[in-house]
Amino acid sequence: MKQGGSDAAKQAAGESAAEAVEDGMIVGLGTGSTAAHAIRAIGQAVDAGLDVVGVPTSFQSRQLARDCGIPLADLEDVSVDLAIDGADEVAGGNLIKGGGAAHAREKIVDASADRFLVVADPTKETDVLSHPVPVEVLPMARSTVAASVESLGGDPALRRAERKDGPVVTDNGNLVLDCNFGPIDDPAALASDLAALPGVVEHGLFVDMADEIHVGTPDGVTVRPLLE
Ligand SMILES: O=C(CO)[C@H](O)[C@H](O)COP(=O)(O)O
Repeated sequence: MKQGGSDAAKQAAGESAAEAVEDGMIVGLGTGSTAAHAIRAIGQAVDAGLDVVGVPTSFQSRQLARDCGIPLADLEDVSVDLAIDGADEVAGGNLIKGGGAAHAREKIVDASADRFLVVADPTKETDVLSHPVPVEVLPMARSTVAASVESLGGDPALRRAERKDGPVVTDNGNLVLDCNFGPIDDPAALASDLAALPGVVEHGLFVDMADEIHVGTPDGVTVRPLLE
């Protein structure tokens, strides 16, 4: 995961996107340190009287939203007006997500939203996606998916936990293969190849899904459309 961005830049991006939240909205709450700033800003607005309901994309975003006093709902009971989420890499209208292993739920919530805003610091922007693509797999499919990723030209690595022995286990009870394909010339083609592999729950390529990006710096925020 690219982690070069400053927290001030992430905060500026998160707070900028949170300003798009309007009274009465159902809001998809992304995962990661940049989305967390948006959640905190929404929580402050709720304290000040804003009436919104959040749909979290992970255990982490659920806990933070609860701590911030944001009322929550499940996706089966509401439809999302606006989602705000971070990214590990952004090139044109395409993203790589899943640095927090939350990309399966993130994709479900973000894709369901009427509008999806990406929040990022400038280190996430690039011309061509080349970050390893996180692929969530059913545990029994780890080796078969790894072999298929190699046939697609990728180099899969099981994501290991930092504070425990063994692999990262997602909120859904699955494993993550970080698959390095080098520069990705055709993200849409790779996205469909990965999605077609038996045992793949979800991958972190988000192709043409986001409407707008808020790129923060300590000195200000650039907002621009991602979907034409
Ligand atoms: O996709 C994600 C989690 O699965 C995050 O949004 C992504 O990793 C960016 O995180 P951060 O804002 O901490 O850099």
